[in-house]
Amino acid sequence: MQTPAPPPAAPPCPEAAFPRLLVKVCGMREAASLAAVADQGPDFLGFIFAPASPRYVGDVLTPDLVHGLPEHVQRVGVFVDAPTAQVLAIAYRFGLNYVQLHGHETPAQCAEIRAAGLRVIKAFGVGEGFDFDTLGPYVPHCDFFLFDALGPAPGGNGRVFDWRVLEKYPWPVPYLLAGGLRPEHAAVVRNLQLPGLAGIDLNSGLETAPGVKDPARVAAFFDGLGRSAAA
Ligand SMILES: O=C(O)c1ccccc1N[C@@H]1O[C@H](COP(=O)(O)O)[C@@H](O)[C@H]1O
Repeated sequence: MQTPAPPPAAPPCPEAAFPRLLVKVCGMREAASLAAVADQGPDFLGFIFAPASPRYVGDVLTPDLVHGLPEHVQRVGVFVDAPTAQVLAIAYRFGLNYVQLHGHETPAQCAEIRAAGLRVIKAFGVGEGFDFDTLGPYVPHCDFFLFDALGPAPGGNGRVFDWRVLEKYPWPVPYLLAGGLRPEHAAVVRNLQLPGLAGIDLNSGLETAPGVKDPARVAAFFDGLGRSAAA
């Protein structure tokens, strides 16, 4: 099948827009861990609002913790097949800037959420032979895509996929690379040259237990990227 031309409403291509690789740390919950990770200077912090996840925020994350984050940190709520009304209610309550849709959400739902004033990251599980044409209808309605490995759970599987699939990425929407990234990957990731790559998403690879980030592993990743808090 021929790759369709990108629609004109798409955001600009990321290479020029982002001077350095963006870093999102996801699955945050406890106040102490949140503060320690925020100190490392991530660009995005992610909170899982999918009840089936072992990183579900539950009652542990309170809105004031999110509202109290440094202004420059983008706050991302992660949802899996949640109704738009629920997504928006949570997003407004917690002061989220971005919504990461990690299930089977449609382009229409992405558009609806964006029209309500939120930025949208649409996640896709990538396997061998991933068909980039399927992203076309999402292009006008997303600020970022996120590419994750396929696995038994919608996300947080700790699996790395073959990033070479992304060499053929054809769209102008920037994306975050996710899936099992660990401190050992930092040196490789910082030099990755892939079309459209804007940033990375770190999650289970920094944990001692689901939702509990190990400050040493977080610091090791940022060091490996040349972004240590002290630098
Ligand atoms: O982390 C979870 O439990 C989770 C649950 C439901 C949807 C998304 C989830 N996490 C996202 O999964 C990817 C990859 O995580 P990992 O590095 O493989 O652990 C990441 O984008 C998280 O935001």
